[in-house]
Amino acid sequence: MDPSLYMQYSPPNGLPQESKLATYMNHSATPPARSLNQSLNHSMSQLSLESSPPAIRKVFISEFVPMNYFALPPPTNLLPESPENSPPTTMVPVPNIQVHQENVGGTTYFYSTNEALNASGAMNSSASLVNSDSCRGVNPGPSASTSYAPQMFCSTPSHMVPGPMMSKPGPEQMIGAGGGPSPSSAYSAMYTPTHLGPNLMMPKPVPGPSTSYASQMYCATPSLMVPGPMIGKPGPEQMMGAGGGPSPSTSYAAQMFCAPPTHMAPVPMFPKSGLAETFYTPETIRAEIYQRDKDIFVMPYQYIELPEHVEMYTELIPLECIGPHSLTSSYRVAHRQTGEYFAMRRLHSYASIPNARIDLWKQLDHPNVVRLLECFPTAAFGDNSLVMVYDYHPGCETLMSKYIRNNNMGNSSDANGTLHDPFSSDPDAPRPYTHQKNAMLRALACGALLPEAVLWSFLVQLTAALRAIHTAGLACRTLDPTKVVMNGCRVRIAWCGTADVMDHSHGIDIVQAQQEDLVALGRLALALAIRSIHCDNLAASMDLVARSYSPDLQNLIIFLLTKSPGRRTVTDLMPMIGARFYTQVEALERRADVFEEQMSLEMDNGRLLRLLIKLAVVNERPELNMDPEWSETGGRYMLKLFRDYVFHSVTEDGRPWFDMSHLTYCLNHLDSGTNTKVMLMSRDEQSVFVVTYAELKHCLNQAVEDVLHTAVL
Ligand SMILES: Nc1ncnc2c1ncn2[C@@H]1O[C@H](COP(=O)(O)OP(=O)(O)OP(=O)(O)O)[C@@H](O)[C@H]1O
Repeated sequence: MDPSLYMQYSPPNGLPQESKLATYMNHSATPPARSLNQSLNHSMSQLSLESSPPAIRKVFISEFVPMNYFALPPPTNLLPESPENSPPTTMVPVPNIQVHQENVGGTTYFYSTNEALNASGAMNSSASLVNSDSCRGVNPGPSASTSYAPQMFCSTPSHMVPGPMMSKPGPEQMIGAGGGPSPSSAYSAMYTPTHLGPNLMMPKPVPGPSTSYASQMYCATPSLMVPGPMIGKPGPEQMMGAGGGPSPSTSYAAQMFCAPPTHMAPVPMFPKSGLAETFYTPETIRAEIYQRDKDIFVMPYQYIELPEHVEMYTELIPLECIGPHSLTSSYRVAHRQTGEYFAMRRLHSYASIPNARIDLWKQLDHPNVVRLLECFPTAAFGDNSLVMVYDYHPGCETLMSKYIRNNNMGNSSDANGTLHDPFSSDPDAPRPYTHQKNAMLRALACGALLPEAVLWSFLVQLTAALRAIHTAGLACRTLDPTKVVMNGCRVRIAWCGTADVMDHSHGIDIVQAQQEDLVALGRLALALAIRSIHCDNLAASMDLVARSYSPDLQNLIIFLLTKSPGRRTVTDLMPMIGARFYTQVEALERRADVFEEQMSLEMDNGRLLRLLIKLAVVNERPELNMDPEWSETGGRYMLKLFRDYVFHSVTEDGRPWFDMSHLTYCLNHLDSGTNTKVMLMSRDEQSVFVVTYAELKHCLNQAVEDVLHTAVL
């Protein structure tokens, strides 16, 4: 590396030969064989990392340009909203400092001619914080440490005095939420320069729901740490590569990534308020995602009564909460080669050969239909079962269990969710209508009914599914609340094709079956509206619907339930759905917007994670190529000091100083390789280096390249 890249400060009486700086200088004597860009590109391609996006805009947003920094002109293109653009009134003007500059053998040395400041500008330790006065360029008071150029002092990045708490999250939020600020976000822009006093030091995180939430996430449940089967164990490049997120096939990585889902139950998800909310994944999205993770990352458990493998599938976990019955059972299974999860439906003792309609089901791919992947007979269960394999959608619940069985309105189900026979001869059994009506009226009174918009959303999605099924020449034939699953806002018809497999008569009347699908949809809509499956007394049930829902919904339900001699199609429903269809489309688009926004935030987090991994790989590596001094020399030494500067800062009284603004500011600048300068001090406090982030980035990439060169990949 070209030593002239660094602007160094050296004590006037020369470098002590034993100092780290001298070691560094010796190691840095040879110029790099390649240009910075070449090396960078090369090392990045070696790493198979997703290139960090050019962060020009980010730099402009977040870059803090000190008032008096080696006479660099302030950038003219700061965005108007950048707080750096408008110096606050509290900012104290920095004294005009005389700088003497000298180039010796390609190294530029800077000396301050301002004796007063020279004598007093001091730090307590290599990574100590300057106090607010020093940040303002005011005499920071006497110190035993070496003096150094006040302009360096003034150039001490503004993070030394943190901005108001409002503008940045507490550490627990940062660590726990996973939703870090984007370098281009207001967060980095809000990074407040030197004008804020020490009294605005970051307050201690207030213990609360977010704290416990974060700590639970942080301390991964040990059981989750135990790597699963090594199916799909990611290589290093996968781990460090783009996205870096868990995937079903990377169970190993996923367990490391996965926060223990246990926190979801006991800790209520209080939304963060104010600005913090804008930096993090909204609680609803997080809850939804963790719910799915909880489902995915449940530790495989070998059920002794279940076979270890069913053809290419393993890790069978029963899906039914009530317990399998004699006809069918369902499992979550993992593919033995890819590690991907699937939902398996076993039809007990069915040796029938799948008919042609099953092939049609396999071709059906619709967002509201759970896709059938394959269907085969097997003896793995000790009988002649027929097995149907579907896409697995984590965190699914049936409409039955979500909205009907758990309606808390005195429905005719017991604690186990078993539905009572409404026509039971037991005199104590609930009477179908009177009981239902009373329950419904109670629900009306306490607002336990589903909002109409939710019902329309279900209807739009299910009619879309039926439309696709009927267009494919098929009929669903199992449309009821126990066969419609839901996760997030999405409903899907599950276990499609099972009726076709179980039906031995090959000559079913498809048109008739499709008409029955429409009736089944009407019954499902009515059941959801009154939150009960006991709706045989149509007049009474519709009377209840009329009390709470619009005439449009009533008309649609009546249309669906009324059998007509003519053939009706799903398209006939469109005029009744009308503009509500657009409402649904708009809601989905809004949701997609939120996810895209969150994804961009998480991409930035991934970017910073990759950077941290690189730093960690290099920093204090005990040896490389039998060289125990490797990490203590050359650019690696700079990186070590940089690591101290970023992560090990302490306050004047020696307490750790933890400021997420500082961390993200530095990492973003490092990732962008900006020309912003940073002052690093050796641990013995004898040497001070002023380097640009571009140089540090170059050092980092070169060091990682060195490691990768000899690494076993
Ligand atoms: N494709 C899928 N992905 C993930 N989970 C699913 C999928 N399909 C169904 N499930 C879940 O599997 C569980 C069991 O479904 P299943 O239909 O077997 O339940 P059931 O009420 O016992 O029905 P049955 O009495 O017909 O067996 C349900 O909680 C459902 O949410």
